[in-house]
Amino acid sequence: MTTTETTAGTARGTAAEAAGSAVSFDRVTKAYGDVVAVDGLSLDLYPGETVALLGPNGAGKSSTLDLLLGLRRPDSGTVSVFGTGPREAITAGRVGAMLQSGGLMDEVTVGELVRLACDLHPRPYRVQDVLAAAGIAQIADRRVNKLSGGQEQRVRFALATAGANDLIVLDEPTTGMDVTARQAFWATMREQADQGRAVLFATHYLEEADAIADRVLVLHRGRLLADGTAAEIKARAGARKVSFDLDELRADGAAAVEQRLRELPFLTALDLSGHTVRLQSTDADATVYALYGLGVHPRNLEVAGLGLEQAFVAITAAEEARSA
Ligand SMILES: Nc1ncnc2c1ncn2[C@@H]1O[C@H](COP(=O)(O)OP(=O)(O)OP(=O)(O)O)[C@@H](O)[C@H]1O
Repeated sequence: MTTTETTAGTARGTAAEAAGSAVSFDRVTKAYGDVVAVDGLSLDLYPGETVALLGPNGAGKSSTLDLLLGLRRPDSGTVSVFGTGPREAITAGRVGAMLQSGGLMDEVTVGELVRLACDLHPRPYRVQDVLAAAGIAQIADRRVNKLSGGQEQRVRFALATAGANDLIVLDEPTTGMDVTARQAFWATMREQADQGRAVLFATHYLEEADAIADRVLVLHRGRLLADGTAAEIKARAGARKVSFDLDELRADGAAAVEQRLRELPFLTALDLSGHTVRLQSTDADATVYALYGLGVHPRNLEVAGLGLEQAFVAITAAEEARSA
């Protein structure tokens, strides 16, 4: 069975929730032939939230964003954006999007393209402000087909923020950006959220989700596997990592010691590198107790919680095992 954990007491439980949802999916399903890309998905996003959408390849992230933007229609269920259909919300200029796919018009300059986006937006910002916010003012005269990958991403970002949107949807927005561009990008997004906008981004960079998102959604096979803050998702994974050095792995009988390590209780992963042991356990106390019971002498023992990336792997692997 798939379980979805929701949280109480986070930002959306209070003022944001009272403001009404920015996005609401109600039992939305979308299949392509036999492939069910989105499977009965229900979720609400609220103004002022920055939400990361995570999931392994093929989990349904892009399909979810397509449904949200009205680029595809659900087979069943409803998608509403600010209480209307996605297309109405987009026509009203309430939604900005930065998608992976879709080429940019390349015979024009960066400045001309951004001006066009501003001209088309019902509530546009000034072109020079949009260029500055996206960090592309200095390349405004450059032709779009002469840009590097990271610069192209910045232009896409400018197009998504050409006007006063209430919801910004980003599909893997920082792919190809260097560290400085990423930091500037997220600082701008943070400002947008602080001004009450909802920001939803799909990403494979879990450290970004951890650092940036107020809320993390984990999709798996088109279903919501987890929904909470990064801290809650990590706690949900329930595992700890344990590391230590073991001189016995350098001595005679190392193979036997290694075998006994593999048999430790509650172990979910074991990695040996020289005499350094790194393991993951769903009950670190019990595993460490059993470790000492082996009569070995671990040094430099450390027990720590999982990072979001490891938690994500643990949660999705557990679901794979359950549904296998
Ligand atoms: N146009 C399409 N026709 C047929 N199958 C599709 C189509 N688009 C997506 N799919 C399938 O639907 C499932 C979900 O795909 P989707 O692109 O939404 O996942 P994703 O989470 O965005 O993946 P990734 O991380 O690889 O971008 C996958 O199995 C994919 O192969």
